[in-house]
Amino acid sequence: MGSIETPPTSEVTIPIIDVSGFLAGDAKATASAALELRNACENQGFLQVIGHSVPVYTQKKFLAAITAFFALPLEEKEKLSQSNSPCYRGYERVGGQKLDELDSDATPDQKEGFSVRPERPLGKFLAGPNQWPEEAVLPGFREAYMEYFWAVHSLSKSMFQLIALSLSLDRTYFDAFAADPDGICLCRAHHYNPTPPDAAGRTRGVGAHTDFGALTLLLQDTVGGLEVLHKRMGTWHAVPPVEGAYVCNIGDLMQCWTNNRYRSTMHRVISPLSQTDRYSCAFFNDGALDMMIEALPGCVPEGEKPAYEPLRVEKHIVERSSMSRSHA
Ligand SMILES: O=C(O)CCC(=O)C(=O)O
Ligand SMILES: [Fe+2]
Repeated sequence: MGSIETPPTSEVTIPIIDVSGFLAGDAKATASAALELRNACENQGFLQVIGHSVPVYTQKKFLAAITAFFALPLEEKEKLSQSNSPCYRGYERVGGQKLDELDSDATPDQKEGFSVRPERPLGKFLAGPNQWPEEAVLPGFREAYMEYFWAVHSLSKSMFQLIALSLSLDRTYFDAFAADPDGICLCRAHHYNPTPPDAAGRTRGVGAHTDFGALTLLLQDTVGGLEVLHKRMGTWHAVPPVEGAYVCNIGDLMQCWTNNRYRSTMHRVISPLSQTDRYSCAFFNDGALDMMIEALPGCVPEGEKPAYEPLRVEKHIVERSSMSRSHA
């Protein structure tokens, strides 16, 4: 063999899956969406979801709110710095995170972020209050953010049901994991500045990483820059923006749960992207802290042992959070 083969396009094309029929309860549409999802998760580990339940006006209001937030003076944003928060919530300045797992010399991530989690009493890991700008500073910001948060949270629960069906499990198999009120959910908005020419090709919007949780739903604007790694080829491939769609990807926890059947794929955001600012928002539903993750029924071939020891969600998240200083 020796020579590098050209990958079949299906391996690098990110499928776009319409989930409207599934959400409406149509049996035939559900079966075909589950099959498409299974193919995507077994191959690219990435797909784009359209026909979903998050209203366009909720997305637009949210994007307008985060654009206004990131346009605030740095001193105003720093008042909400994540370093003030015992539970990893609030503002993270440009360079505050470095997710690159491939290149230890990579520049820190050239994005700023704002992280919100469910409001819970302090106590359990990552539980506690969010940090918000004063209403007089940014009227309606908190309301637009939380409206968006719960809309995507609801979509994530539906996507877990579709994942269950795609694995021939009962539809509700992941419900207790995905809907736990103390579950680990994070909604992190990002702003990427346009990159000056001298930094071209040297900086990363977000360094190469896998998401360490279970499921990510990412809303990106139309600027572009998100790329996934084709593991065997070692080549990077764009995830072309589809306005209003959710880029949906499997994280390490789900890869472990499915005994490597569903893939947690390396991805990054390159910069420069264009002369324009870019905005995106990642929603991570990483489930219930107490849950034990063990190879799912049907994911371990006859006569083989599971690839991973049983894993408690909290232990995994604690270990991975301390490695990247934040969530990816
Ligand atoms: O902003 C993006 O497009 C991707 C962000 C990302 O990969 C992450 O937050 O884990
Ligand atoms: Fe990511």
